[in-house]
Amino acid sequence: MSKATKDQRVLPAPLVKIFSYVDEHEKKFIETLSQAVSIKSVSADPDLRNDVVKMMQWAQVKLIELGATTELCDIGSQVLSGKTVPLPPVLLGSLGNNPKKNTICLYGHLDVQPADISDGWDSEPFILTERNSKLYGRGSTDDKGPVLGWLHAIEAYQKTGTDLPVNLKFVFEGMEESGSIGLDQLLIKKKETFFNDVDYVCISDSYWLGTEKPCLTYGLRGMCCFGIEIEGSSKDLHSGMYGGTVYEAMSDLIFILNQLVDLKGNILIPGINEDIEPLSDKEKELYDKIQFDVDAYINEISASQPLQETKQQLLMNNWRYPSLSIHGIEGAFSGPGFKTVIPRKVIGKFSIRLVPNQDPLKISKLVKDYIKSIWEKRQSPNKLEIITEGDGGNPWMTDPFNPHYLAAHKATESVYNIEPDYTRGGGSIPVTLTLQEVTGKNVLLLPMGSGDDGAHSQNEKIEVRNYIEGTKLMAAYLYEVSKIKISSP
Ligand SMILES: C[C@H](N)C(=O)N[C@@H](Cc1c[nH]cn1)C(=O)O
Ligand SMILES: [Zn+2]
Ligand SMILES: [Zn+2]
Repeated sequence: MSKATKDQRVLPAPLVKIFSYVDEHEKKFIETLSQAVSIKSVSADPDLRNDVVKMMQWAQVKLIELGATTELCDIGSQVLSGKTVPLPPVLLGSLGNNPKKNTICLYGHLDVQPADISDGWDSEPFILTERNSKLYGRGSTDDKGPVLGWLHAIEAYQKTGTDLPVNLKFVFEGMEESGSIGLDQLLIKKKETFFNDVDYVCISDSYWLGTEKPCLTYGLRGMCCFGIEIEGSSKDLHSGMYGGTVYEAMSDLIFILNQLVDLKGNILIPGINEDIEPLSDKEKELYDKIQFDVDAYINEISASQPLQETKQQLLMNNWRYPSLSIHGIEGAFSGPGFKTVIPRKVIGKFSIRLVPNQDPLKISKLVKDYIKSIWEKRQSPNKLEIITEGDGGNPWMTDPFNPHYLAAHKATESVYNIEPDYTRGGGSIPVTLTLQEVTGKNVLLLPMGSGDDGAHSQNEKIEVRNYIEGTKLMAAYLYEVSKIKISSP
């Protein structure tokens, strides 16, 4: 039996049951998200590394409960703030191995960005809090909510007695927010084993462009993270007793940071724009068709004004051109009031988002050479060190006109009764290109969250609608992708 949706689109019978199950279990699914959010799996903080490990173990139990075979893979250690810290294990899982079914690899991350109520949250970031049908909490949309969406979609198949129409492979990591260190090596090692029978890869870790229209994402920027460390003395100094007698590390740092990017966002590093793909007329037209409300976008974040005048220019700046952002200064005083010290050592942190054709290693070299040339001019006797995080993440883009994206398109229509927009994202998911390479198959980015979810920001949230309808979307995607006939090689 099938059921027609509002505008007479026919919903396949298995999905009718599954969608009802998801609606009936909304409370339980929110409770599970609340458990996940309560684990402080901040990958950037070496003191919280055990919580990331706990998070990975928690997810392993969830996969086992669904009947998956799992492995927590050790990927070694990293040096963080001068300390050697073990990396959290990568969770690999398999569910089903029917040769007649398509095999889909699902990727998600369970680590989160740092968060503290003192940053300006309206409720505790690690306590999931519902206000106006919105679920506030760190990781709610990035990326614990979407990971749980997959698990709940599978549960809905199983509990409604519906045969899961695909085999699944899971790759869940705990270092995505810190450059996915160690992941590529593991995946490359598993190319001929774990990944050998994968037909498609799907990642839910991007967002709608706006707040009402679902999207399919077909491009991401890459990323390189840098730290400029300047050391001036062995301890912080009283600025009255020592001011005027020493070369100050912070002034050196500001001198450098101020020469990275201009007011209009142009990156001042020579050669940085060399490899960017030229804009074709065909690509230019794409931006005209995208639904994107610039005023709503700017108002939502209370920004004074957009950096570019038109919707098209703004989208291009976010998707197809690199950008440089300065994130913070470690070692600098940032509390209320005045602490009148000269900091002994400061690390200025910035990143560059990369676009197709740009190579993180080449960009890294250009950045280091440029900083050294500025440092040369400064003639400061202080100590300079340039730090990089991992090897950086590659940009990624695919042609979305293929059966895999069409399956997701149909799934979106089944849930939202609307055709999705095809968008790119300004963010980075370093593993995307690696998964494409180790499987040799098409990768789809299927967003669950909305454009105003505030990933990485204060008051990160996912709307109950996106969490629940997004879970249905995942179930519908598994249904649609199972229908693709893949000819064996
Ligand atoms: C798009 C994805 N949800 C995400 O937030 N990715 C991060 C990846 C990152 C953070 N530090 C280093 N890599 C991002 O785009 O910032
Ligand atoms: Zn993130
Ligand atoms: Zn993410």
